[in-house]
Amino acid sequence: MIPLLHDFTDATVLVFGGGPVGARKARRFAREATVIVVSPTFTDRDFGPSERVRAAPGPTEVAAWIDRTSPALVVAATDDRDVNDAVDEAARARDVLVNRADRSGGRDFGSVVVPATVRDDPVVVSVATGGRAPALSRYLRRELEESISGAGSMATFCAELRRELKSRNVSSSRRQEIVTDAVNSPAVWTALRSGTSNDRQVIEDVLDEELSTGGEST
Ligand SMILES: C[C@@]1(CC(=O)O)C2=NC(=C\c3[nH]c(c(CCC(=O)O)c3CC(=O)O)Cc3[nH]c(c(CC(=O)O)c3CCC(=O)O)/C=C3\N/C(=C\2)[C@@H](CCC(=O)O)[C@]3(C)CC(=O)O)/[C@H]1CCC(=O)O
Ligand SMILES: NC(=O)c1ccc[n+]([C@@H]2O[C@H](COP(=O)([O-])OP(=O)(O)OC[C@H]3O[C@@H](n4cnc5c(N)ncnc54)[C@H](O)[C@@H]3O)[C@@H](O)[C@H]2O)c1
Repeated sequence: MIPLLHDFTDATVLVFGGGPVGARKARRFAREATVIVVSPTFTDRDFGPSERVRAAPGPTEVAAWIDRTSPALVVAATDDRDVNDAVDEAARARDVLVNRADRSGGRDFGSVVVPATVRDDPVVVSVATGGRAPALSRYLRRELEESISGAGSMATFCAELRRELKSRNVSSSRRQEIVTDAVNSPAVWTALRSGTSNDRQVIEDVLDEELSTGGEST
């Protein structure tokens, strides 16, 4: 399987199953999408800003829910294998992406896995284990939370630095060198992480050093 990033803005995600797994998926997708959760019961969990619909569609009824809500993605997170099978089949017959919470292997085209994800916006890191060990995905996600701290600030900083270099007509190859040097600079990481200097000051420091040490400026 090959990871891709998918923009769910303005899309609908339809979740079948209101247990802890359905709730986790609902929270995940509600960051961007309109989420509808269909289930006869909702355990005392946080579903984020999702719409909850109390119903228990049988295998022959799930397709009508997909037709009615036109989702970009359907999540099968019920504890009923026949219902999950029917959701899977109906979604794929309509070219709608499907995520099955109850199956790791034997996936067909259009079947997607939800990886463990760490964010330090705009940076995002995801982990999957080929379905072998979701608990390991979760463990690694927690480890990564610490190690990527500051990456979001670094990404924003690099975008500003690149804009500044472009406005000074610095050549693209030199821009690449300077941005790469900044990403690899412990001093820049420390400055961004500590928050003691603002981005503008750090950019000035980088430019002083890079453009005064023999770098071509055009
Ligand atoms: C990462 C995460 C994202 C999320 O779901 O949001 C996720 N599972 C998480 C947790 C978790 N899941 C399970 C445990 C118990 C410990 C264990 O068994 O390991 C724990 C740990 C816990 O809950 O602490 C059990 C489990 N999971 C699946 C099955 C079915 C099977 O394997 O056949 C079973 C057995 C059910 C049973 O025994 O009946 C299936 C899938 N779970 C996946 C993702 C996909 C593969 C990802 C990968 O390749 O690693 C896949 C294939 C489908 C999918 O759901 O997309 C999320 C961590 C979120 C976080 O904290 O960051
Ligand atoms: N992906 C994962 O991380 C992961 C982790 C644990 C378990 N699982 C699998 O995912 C499934 C769901 O996990 P859970 O812990 O949330 O289970 P759960 O049993 O707590 O919840 C299942 C939910 O599905 C609902 N449901 C039953 N029939 C339905 C129907 N016809 N239509 C809509 N909803 C219906 C139930 O009312 C309940 O709210 C499990 O059966 C297991 O196979 C996946």
